[in-house]
Amino acid sequence: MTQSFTIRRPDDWHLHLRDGDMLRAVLPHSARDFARAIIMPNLVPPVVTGTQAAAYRDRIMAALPAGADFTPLMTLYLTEDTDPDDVARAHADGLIHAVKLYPAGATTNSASGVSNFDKVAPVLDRMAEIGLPLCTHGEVTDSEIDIFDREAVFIDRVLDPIRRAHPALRVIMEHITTADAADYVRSNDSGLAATITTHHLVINRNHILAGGIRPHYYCLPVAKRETHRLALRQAATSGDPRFFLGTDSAPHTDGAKLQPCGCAGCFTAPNTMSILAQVFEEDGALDKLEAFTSLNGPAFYGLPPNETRITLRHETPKHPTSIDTPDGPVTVFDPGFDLHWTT
Ligand SMILES: NC(=O)N[C@@H](CC(=O)O)C(=O)O
Ligand SMILES: [Zn+2]
Ligand SMILES: [Zn+2]
Repeated sequence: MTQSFTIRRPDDWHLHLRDGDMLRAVLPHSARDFARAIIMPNLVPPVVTGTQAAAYRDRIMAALPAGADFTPLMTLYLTEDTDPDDVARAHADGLIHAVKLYPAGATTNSASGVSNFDKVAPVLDRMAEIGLPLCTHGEVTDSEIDIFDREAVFIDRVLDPIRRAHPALRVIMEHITTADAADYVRSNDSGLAATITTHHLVINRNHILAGGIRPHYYCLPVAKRETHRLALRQAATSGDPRFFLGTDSAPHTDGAKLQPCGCAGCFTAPNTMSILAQVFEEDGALDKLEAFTSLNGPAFYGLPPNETRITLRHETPKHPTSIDTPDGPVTVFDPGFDLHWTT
């Protein structure tokens, strides 16, 4: 039995840090295990301009615990009014590493997202030209499309047309939840990748709905049936460089989750590495964990992998079940099994 192993320090290629008190409460949990993270821009109001992204980066740096070694990689929230020159400037300054597409209304704080994709064509052209990737929340929002089909329909109706119209644009499908998305990524040799979350490797839709409704397992895109979870496990543990970790750790207070209409999001920053080590171990793929958490992401983003390392020890971790914030407690994702790897 392996008692410990060491890998390059991981990065999180999809993270919600929020702002203010919540930022200060959750940031230490990411900074402990992760060296860098792609910071999602869906604040209220969203991070739309380079100036706003620089100010948000400063607030994140100011909230870091003393001695932490963590670099936020900023993104801009794509709107129909986004200025291609502003995007290009923020990229040239080394400030932003991606632009995020939210179809209008698809998820938490996405009201300013895109409805008319023709309007963003000039921005996408410029991004393709300068090599700046597009991150997508890949769900259509049409009310007549079943929520469990929204990712697959997005690929056909939105993503594939965008990629045909902008063949040089590099795209990351965020938080994929279906075999359809994994297959679509694998059907392309270059320019397309996907992030996979911790929770989508662990839960299927039964965990949310069978035997009582479990709001802490509700996130978007919503977890699908078991065959899809298994397809995600296969993709994540395969070592295929097109798949890498984006936790989508998305904290909401219990007060906001436990409502007649509760918020979407799972808070996985504290225990992600413990959970992933166990998932990869279970699938006989511990030797592929480093590729998923620490190598494939930087390679796609054109960044060097981290030089520092973390060691995982075979020992019961001491993760909190919830963290306190001035706005109320935030429940940590419960994988439903006892963890035995600790960082
Ligand atoms: N994943 C979620 O369920 N929620 C995210 C938004 C998102 O990533 O879609 C959030 O900001 O809360
Ligand atoms: Zn999303
Ligand atoms: Zn997210």
